[in-house]
Amino acid sequence: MADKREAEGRDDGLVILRDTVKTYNGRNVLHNISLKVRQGECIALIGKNGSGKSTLLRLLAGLSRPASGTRTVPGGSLRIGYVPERFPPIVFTPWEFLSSTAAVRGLDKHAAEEELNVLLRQLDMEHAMHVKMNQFSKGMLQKINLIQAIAGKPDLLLLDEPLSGLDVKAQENLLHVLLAQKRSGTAIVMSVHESKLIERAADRVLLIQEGRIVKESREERWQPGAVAEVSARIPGPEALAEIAAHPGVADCTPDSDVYLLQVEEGSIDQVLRIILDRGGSVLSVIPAEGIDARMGERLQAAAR
Ligand SMILES: Nc1ncnc2c1ncn2[C@@H]1O[C@H](COP(=O)(O)OP(=O)(O)OP(=O)(O)O)[C@@H](O)[C@H]1O
Repeated sequence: MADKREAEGRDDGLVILRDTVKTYNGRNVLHNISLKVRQGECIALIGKNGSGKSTLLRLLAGLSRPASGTRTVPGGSLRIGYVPERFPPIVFTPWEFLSSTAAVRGLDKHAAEEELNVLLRQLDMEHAMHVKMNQFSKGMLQKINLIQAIAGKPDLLLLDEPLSGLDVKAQENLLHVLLAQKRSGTAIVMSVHESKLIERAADRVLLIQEGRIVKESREERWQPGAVAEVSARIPGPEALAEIAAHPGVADCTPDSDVYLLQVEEGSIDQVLRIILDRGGSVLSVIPAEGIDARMGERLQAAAR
């Protein structure tokens, strides 16, 4: 699809790096990197420590300037959410910090507060929203780091090791949040070490070695958050609303007296449980085919 748009000259991308070189203390740490990030795609950057992933994210964010080459934003402006690798334990509460960053970004106060409440709930941080962040653990700080970037539905999310410090449940919750962002058109570029996130979210994986993109994988069958089709009877509008709003449900279409749900692989158990708990019945589950999970593992092995 993206290639067809490109052939027709309609695909300018959100942000484009051309032959960019980044230098620190006279040493090239990125060499002639060219990369186009398109709307709604998710790119995973993998590679050893020190290979240049964070530097590349900072260049894409426009936080650092290349020594040579160009960074262009064809649309003129871009709303960017950036999650740095480390987030300082500041003395504000999450609510004070997040509502003021939303105000600085010019987000509508009421809509921003509603969205922040949802994100705090999704990442299980509601209980700590009025606690000063200098008392937070690494994982708690990371969740606030993520929420500040995601709030306001940016065009481009740049995530530096987003799963860092998160427990298993928080990782799963974050994955759902990211897939929902992606479905709404947000592009994501993330540096990752965990194959789970790559397999379930990434459309492209770039292997970085010593400041160069040395390998790129792209596989049509390797769909983001590959979906399974669930056919179910759902009793009543309340149950329907709850199921349709589940972050793992990509689509919910009526088909005579049943509903066809497109459900992310990782959410199937949860969604089926909700349907049954609400008195509904499941008629069939057709699994997604051909997630090439081994591709992520192969590239991870190459990165080591
Ligand atoms: N501010 C800086 N000053 C000098 N050198 C830097 C600076 N930032 C990064 N570097 C160097 O640039 C290279 C790439 O670093 P970068 O942080 O981008 O790697 P990375 O792939 O993100 O590593 P990690 O997986 O450990 O986060 C490294 O050699 C690093 O030492």
